[in-house]
Amino acid sequence: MQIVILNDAAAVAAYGANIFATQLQKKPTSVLGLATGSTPVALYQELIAKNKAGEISFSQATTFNLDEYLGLTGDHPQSYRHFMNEQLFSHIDINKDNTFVPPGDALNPITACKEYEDKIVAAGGVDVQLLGIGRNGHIGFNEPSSGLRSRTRVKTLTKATVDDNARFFAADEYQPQLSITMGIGTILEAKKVVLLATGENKADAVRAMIEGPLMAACPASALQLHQDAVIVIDKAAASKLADLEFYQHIEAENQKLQAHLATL
Ligand SMILES: N[C@@H]1[C@@H](O)[C@H](O)[C@@H](COP(=O)(O)O)O[C@@H]1O
Repeated sequence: MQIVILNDAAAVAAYGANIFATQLQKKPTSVLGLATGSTPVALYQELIAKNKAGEISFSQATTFNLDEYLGLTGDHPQSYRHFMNEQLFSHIDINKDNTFVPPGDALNPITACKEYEDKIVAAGGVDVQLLGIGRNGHIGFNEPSSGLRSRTRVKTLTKATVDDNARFFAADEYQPQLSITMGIGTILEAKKVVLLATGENKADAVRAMIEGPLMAACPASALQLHQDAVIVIDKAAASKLADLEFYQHIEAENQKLQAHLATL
């Protein structure tokens, strides 16, 4: 894992956006894995600004989102499809036909999960996958106890996740308790993964992900198995790491190495 600890949420968003921008500049036909939640919003704003400034183009890119609520159509205001349209897709030069979100309104969700996996494979696999993390260590909607090699499937949400996400729903509004999510095995097949976490309320999950054992009780700990996982966090989210100074030291050395390599 590469662990990047930055001062605040704005720096985390800028760092994450640069990874995606560099990827698009290097490979305009990139397949990007995207995420919802409040954490990626600032990163999406950075990408929109870079797109409007002509620094990057999404015109040849394809995107796959991690997850969707089961039981919501794409035009429902709380659906992740709607979120992505509002927060990113409607503001950039992407062809919406090349943006994929698991179908929350699928008549047969089991078949739909298999089809989603097939589409990712047909697109050549995900080049860079963006992730947030739940307070209980979930990635996508892979809740604790998720199989570490799981594939895209229907998952029941924990009460903690339903409660955390209740803020997006009106008090009397129907809130789904089920989801379709890429599996942990699916996520681990992305060539690169970038996980963003900010704020003290993520500090326990961040510690379990980085320093805890590899275990289904903390789904994000599976990233310890990935060859190219970048964890970008602010100081508050890093505040419970036992070896915080060591990670800062490694990253400082890494920056020196990168600066040297750039001169070759
Ligand atoms: N399914 C999403 C996750 O992909 C996201 O990482 C998590 C954290 O969201 P936030 O960034 O708002 O804390 O929320 C939801 O449960």
